[in-house]
Amino acid sequence: MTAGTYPSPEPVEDPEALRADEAAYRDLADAVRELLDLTVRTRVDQPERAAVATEVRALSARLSARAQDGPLGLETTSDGRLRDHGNPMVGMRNPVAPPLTVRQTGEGEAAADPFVLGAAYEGPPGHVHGGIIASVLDQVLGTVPAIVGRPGMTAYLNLTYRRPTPLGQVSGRARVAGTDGWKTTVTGELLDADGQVTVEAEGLFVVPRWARQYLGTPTGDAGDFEAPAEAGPDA
Ligand SMILES: CCCCC/C=C\C/C=C\C/C=C\C/C=C\CCCC(=O)SCCNC(=O)CCNC(=O)[C@H](O)C(C)(C)COP(=O)(O)OP(=O)(O)OC[C@H]1O[C@@H](n2cnc3c(N)ncnc32)[C@H](O)[C@@H]1OP(=O)(O)O
Repeated sequence: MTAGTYPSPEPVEDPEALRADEAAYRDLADAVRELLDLTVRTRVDQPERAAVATEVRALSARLSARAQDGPLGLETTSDGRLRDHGNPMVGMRNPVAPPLTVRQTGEGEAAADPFVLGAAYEGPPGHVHGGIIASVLDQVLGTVPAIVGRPGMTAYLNLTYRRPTPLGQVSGRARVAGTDGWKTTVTGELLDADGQVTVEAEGLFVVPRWARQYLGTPTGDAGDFEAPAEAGPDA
């Protein structure tokens, strides 16, 4: 989380070039995500694992030839979009991200398209780690205040784990439950591959004091907000 926004350190003015640049970042993260999964699941013998570790270190050295000192923050692209490529749930550039794609599904509503949580996210045997579920729901619920124009920090997130969530395909959904000035209460659920609700969530998201000057005066309840026409994963 960063206080404020920062311009992209590498502005790319040509939209085609920007798309290609982002696609290459996404491809790198996808490749490393596969590596993460296989690092957990591999059964190749010990000398082979040692050899792979040496090669992976060599690849890291190539990437470190030019790397940013700190985190990415919230960057502004040359075509005016905000992007959070380092985000561990939705970040295009982050191999730790499943990744989720969270979309606006209606007024004050969002959903995470079905996505797969594999071996790297295991908690109880064969099932998703509870802390990972919390992260997923924080992201899905947290998108809702953003799409109604009140992007906030999580003040609390209450979870009720109704049943274990099997590893594999999951999805999520969330909606505004109430608003009070700078505070938005959101409810949501995680669903398994059969569409069964496994976890219920309620969160409070508060626009921090430092951010309020950028967002205008809050109005009453959810009906008073004008939701943007579209909010994609990079919104
Ligand atoms: C323009 C940029 C805006 C930036 C917003 C930040 C992120 C949004 C960016 C993009 C959004 C897109 C997608 C979002 C997806 C996922 C979201 C993930 C979010 C996170 O992963 S985020 C990390 C974990 N999160 C924290 O690290 C929070 C630490 N914390 C604080 O930063 C402060 O604590 C804060 C900001 C919560 C409030 O602080 P503050 O100083 O701004 O305001 P204050 O304390 O006055 O509270 C104001 C009113 O909220 C009430 N209130 C506060 N806390 C409450 C609680 N727990 N229960 C019940 N009511 C509570 C008060 O009682 C008062 O109520 P009232 O106004 O009625 O008196």
